[in-house]
Amino acid sequence: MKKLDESNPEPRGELQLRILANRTDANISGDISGGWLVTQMDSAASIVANRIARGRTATMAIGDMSFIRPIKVGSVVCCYTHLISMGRSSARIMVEVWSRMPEDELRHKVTEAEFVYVAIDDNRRIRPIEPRISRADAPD
Ligand SMILES: CCCCCCCCCCCCCCCC(=O)SCCNC(=O)CCNC(=O)[C@H](O)C(C)(C)COP(=O)(O)OP(=O)(O)OC[C@H]1O[C@@H](n2cnc3c(N)ncnc32)[C@H](O)[C@@H]1OP(=O)(O)O
Repeated sequence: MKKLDESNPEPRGELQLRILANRTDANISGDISGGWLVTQMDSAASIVANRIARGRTATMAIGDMSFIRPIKVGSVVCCYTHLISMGRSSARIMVEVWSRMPEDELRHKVTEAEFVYVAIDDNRRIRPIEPRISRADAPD
C-alpha cells in the first residue's frame, strides 16, 4: 500500500474545493466516510480536467489511497489540486485533502491520490486535448 507523503507541511497546488463535513456525510459509526471523501476529490480534480480539456472528461483511473487521519463531523475539508502530466487525451491530476476544525488554525493532511481523466466527446469517444493550458494548471 502506498505510504502518504507527509514531508510537506503545506498543501501543494490550487485550492479547488472547500466543503464542510456534515453529519449526513458520516457512516453509521459517526465517522466521515471514505466514499464521500473520494467523491469530493473526484469533483475537485474534474474541475481541473474539464478546464484543461475544455469540455467533457471521464474519470479513467484513481491511484492508491491511504486515509491516515479521520475527518470529524464539522471539519472544513479542502481539496488542493496540481497537474502532474498530460498525454494525448489524458491528464493526471494529484489531489491532496487537508482538514481542520473551523475554530482551529492547524490543518492536517488527510489523504492524497492521483486521478486520471480522459477527454471525451458527446458520443463518449476519446478526443485529443489541445496542448494549451493556463499558468495555474501548468505541471511542475
Ligand atoms: C473506504 C473508501 C472506499 C471508497 C469506495 C466507494 C467510493 C464510492 C464513491 C466514489 C465516487 C467517486 C469516484 C468517481 C469515479 C467515477 O466517476 S467512475 C465513472 C466515470 N468514468 C467512466 O464512466 C469511464 C468509463 N470508461 C470509458 O468510458 C473508457 O474507458 C474511456 C474513458 C472512453 C477511455 O477509453 P479506452 O479505450 O479505455 O482508453 P484508451 O485509449 O485505452 O486510453 C485513453 C487514455 O487514457 C490513458 N489510460 C488508460 N488507462 C489508464 C490507467 N489505468 N491509468 C492511467 N492512464 C490510463 C491512456 O494512456 C490514454 O492516454 P493518452 O495517451 O491518450 O493521453
